[in-house]
Amino acid sequence: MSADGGAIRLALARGDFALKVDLALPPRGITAVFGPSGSGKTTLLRCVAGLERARDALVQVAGEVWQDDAHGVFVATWRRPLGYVFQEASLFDHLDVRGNLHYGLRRSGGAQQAIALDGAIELLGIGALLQRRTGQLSGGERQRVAIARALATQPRLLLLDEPLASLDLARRREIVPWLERLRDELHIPMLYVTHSADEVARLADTLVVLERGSVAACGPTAGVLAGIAAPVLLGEEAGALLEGTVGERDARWQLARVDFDGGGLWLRDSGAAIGTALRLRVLARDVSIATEEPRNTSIQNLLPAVVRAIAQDAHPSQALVQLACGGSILLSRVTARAVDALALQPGTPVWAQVKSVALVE
Ligand SMILES: Nc1ncnc2c1ncn2[C@@H]1O[C@H](COP(=O)(O)OP(=O)(O)OP(=O)(O)O)[C@@H](O)[C@H]1O
Repeated sequence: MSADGGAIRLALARGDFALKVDLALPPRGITAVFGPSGSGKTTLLRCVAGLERARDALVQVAGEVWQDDAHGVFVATWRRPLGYVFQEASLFDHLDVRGNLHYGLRRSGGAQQAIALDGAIELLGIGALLQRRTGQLSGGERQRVAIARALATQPRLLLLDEPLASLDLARRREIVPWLERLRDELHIPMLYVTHSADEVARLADTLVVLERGSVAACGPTAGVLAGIAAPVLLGEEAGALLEGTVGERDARWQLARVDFDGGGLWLRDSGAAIGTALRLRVLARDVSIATEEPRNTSIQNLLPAVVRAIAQDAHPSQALVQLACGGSILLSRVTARAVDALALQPGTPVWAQVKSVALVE
């Protein structure tokens, strides 16, 4: 992570809850803040915005200091160039979409502001909605308007607090490609709070896992997901994220093989052409381990691997095994008894049997 985007160092005590984080913010891309309910995700965002007063804080974004308690600096929220998008888009119902976008912009904003507004309308694809009353928008459209409104103010940082949580699955599917577009085209960092491992896998460049107010893991998403400390927190969602390309399509059985650094995995053919880059998720619970090459098995995906590390899972009967498979990492959840019976230890060569692979979409 580069320090160019900024730095966030915060401490806050509230009853029996304490937040203590020290993060470098990458200059662009989505940093997902993931963690169980009550772990402090919203509090972290509110402190960055200055809506809550952390102590011993240093909040620095794009070269500007917003808070530095060591030097008595605290910039008020309204003077911090940030956009904040909440779970429910708080639009004004008495204004149309255009009125909502203009609300809060300076009358004397000039050409730069007009360019930012036009850019936000284009980026979120809401040009056709400008005359609509907000009551005539779907939940997904409301969120796109809320994000565009935040971007029109030319923020140096975008804070998104569970922006998809109040939407049903169909609306979430509709808005995710727009979020991917923000991730790929915006040149500012975004802090994105979510409960959803799917959103993390799909959207996040960087992942921060919070647990009881502290950073349990932090780094590039695939690396954090492949660690064996954070998966305990990710529970049933623990699994690896693999980057690969479609290498072969089997028309007869409607399967496609995605090649990654470590082998190939067959999955349902989604129609993607050979050579298409894809992200795959392989959940730890869908990977089992054999110490000899399995024969006559229904499992189609067998990969040679080497045990890298073993950790006890949340329940003592379960273990998480980290497997090196070429240059990639897979996770496997097995019973602690199986680890003992197979005498697994770091360095043991094994076969990973992958029962199910999901395309990240
Ligand atoms: N206004 C408040 N006054 C007192 N305690 C609060 C307040 N808001 C949150 N808390 C407490 O602070 C802790 C962190 O809450 P926070 O809302 O930041 O967690 P979160 O990870 O965002 O949770 P969720 O995923 O449920 O939104 C929790 O213990 C919560 O009960």
